[in-house]
Amino acid sequence: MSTKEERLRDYVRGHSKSGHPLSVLEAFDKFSSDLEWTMHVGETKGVVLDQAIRDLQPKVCLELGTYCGYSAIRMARQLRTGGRVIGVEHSQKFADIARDTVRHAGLGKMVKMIVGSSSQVIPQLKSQHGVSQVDFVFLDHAESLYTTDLKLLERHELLSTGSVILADNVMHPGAPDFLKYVRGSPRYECSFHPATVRTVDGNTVQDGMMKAVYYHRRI
Ligand SMILES: C[S@@+](CC[C@H](N)C(=O)[O-])C[C@H]1O[C@@H](n2cnc3c(N)ncnc32)[C@H](O)[C@@H]1O
Repeated sequence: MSTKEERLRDYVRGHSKSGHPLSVLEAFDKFSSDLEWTMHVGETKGVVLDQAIRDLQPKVCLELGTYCGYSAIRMARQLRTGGRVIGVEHSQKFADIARDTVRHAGLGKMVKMIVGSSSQVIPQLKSQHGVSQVDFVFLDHAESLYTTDLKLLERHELLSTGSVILADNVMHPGAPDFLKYVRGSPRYECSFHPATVRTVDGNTVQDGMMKAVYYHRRI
């Protein structure tokens, strides 16, 4: 018996054009809307992610929570030459599927997957993965870890002035501690992007993404 994510991978392979990221994203969205709900960021909030990437043109994007590769593909397809996405995913099975879908989209050279738990991987980014700074961080793993992991990124001096943090699901399921932290810190300039989303039960709920721009010298 296959898992939902294996079925998603097979569907995406069979219903998209190899080397064509947009068709891969569309196949993900169609699987989730027509067949089985999946937890990727989706088109509505994906547009907010696209805009943030287009505005910043980051060299290094860090994604915490890559699942099956949808948002990694969304980011990588817009990067300029030399740009890359580092995806951190604690499930080996999801990380393998993400590698597969990213390769299928033709973006394998731009996305590096690290399998591990965010709070363990972040302190190793410099020493073990050659990442000295991150320009863009997509927080999409566990809302309860958003603040801890952001503080880890600060402590390990991985952020610099102008680095952008985009956090998903800040209203649903919700990340109140994270919102309080970034809104209350002089180091961050925040903007909220509301969005309605479809839940696993088929309900429509109000959610949103928080964009926080980091300023190193303000404290
Ligand atoms: C909402 S999904 C990510 C969706 C993905 N960003 C997308 O839009 O295609 C959350 C993912 O985070 C992973 N995850 C949860 N906690 C994590 C942690 N502490 N470290 C790394 N990955 C984690 C889960 O296994 C899951 O695949």
